[in-house]
Amino acid sequence: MSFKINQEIACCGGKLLKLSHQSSETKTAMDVNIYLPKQYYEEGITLIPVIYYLSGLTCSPQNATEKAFWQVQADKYGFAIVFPDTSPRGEKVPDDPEKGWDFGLAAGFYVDATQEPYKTNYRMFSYVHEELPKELDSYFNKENTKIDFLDNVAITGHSMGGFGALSGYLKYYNRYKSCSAFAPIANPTNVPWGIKALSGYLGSDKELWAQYDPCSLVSEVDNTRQSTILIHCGTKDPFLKDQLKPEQLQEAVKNTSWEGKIDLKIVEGFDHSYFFISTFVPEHAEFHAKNLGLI
Ligand SMILES: N[C@@H](CCC(=O)N[C@@H](CSC=O)C(=O)NCC(=O)O)C(=O)O
Repeated sequence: MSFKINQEIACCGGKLLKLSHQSSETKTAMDVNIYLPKQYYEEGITLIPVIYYLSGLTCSPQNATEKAFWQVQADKYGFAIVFPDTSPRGEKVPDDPEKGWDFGLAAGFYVDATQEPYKTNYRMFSYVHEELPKELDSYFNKENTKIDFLDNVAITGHSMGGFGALSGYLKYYNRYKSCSAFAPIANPTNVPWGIKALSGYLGSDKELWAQYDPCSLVSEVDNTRQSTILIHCGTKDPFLKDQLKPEQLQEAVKNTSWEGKIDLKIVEGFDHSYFFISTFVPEHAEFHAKNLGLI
């Protein structure tokens, strides 16, 4: 399958491409944005690393593309950034029967559903971590390899996407060089958003839920590289106490190889919005640039 370029937009020193493609995982067309930094267009540049940014509930690829300001940082350090969608979409894709915004369309939770009627399309875990990187690699690196979509890669995300980044990173510890998160749902098996999504997509088997929960994964994945995970949360985030629970992750890492490796920064006065995210994107960009060997 190939990508269709819907829009190519000059942005900062590089280009923003708005793409779509047919996914064999979700069995739908999927939108994805990618920012190619100025270094992509320069001669003699070595392989460009990639950061995957997973967005939160209600988002499409456009929210972060327009409001997080990753592009400036991508040019500064020389990485590309990929903004996948948050769920399959389309008339035939089942949505939340309650019509909530925390499940179904734009709320795929980056898991592979096992339950009817979701299991055919809601395969966001395999889509984001398997299909999409491989498809991007074969599309962009046809003639010569300029962008490293598969090996020199990092992952980050916001809220539901922060959860997706943490669980994907821990399950693919040998793939992602680094992980960070903005206001992640850190303990989804223990909060209303997570319980609704995991029971809807995965059914009642809590062992299956735990296979995606960062608070369980940290005791299963050996942090052999002694990597640090960077997390920011705002004190005025209305979801901090009931939905995000970053303190549960701090608790879960005790006596594991991740103890002391969660760099959790609770920042005074910030909320859950893209004003918060864009404020701390430069710090996350520098963190990933170091881990990707760019500085
Ligand atoms: N229903 C509200 C609020 C939804 C919201 O806050 N969504 C966040 C992610 S929440 C966790 O995953 C978000 O990123 N919204 C998009 C944005 O551009 O701010 C609403 O629909 O606004």
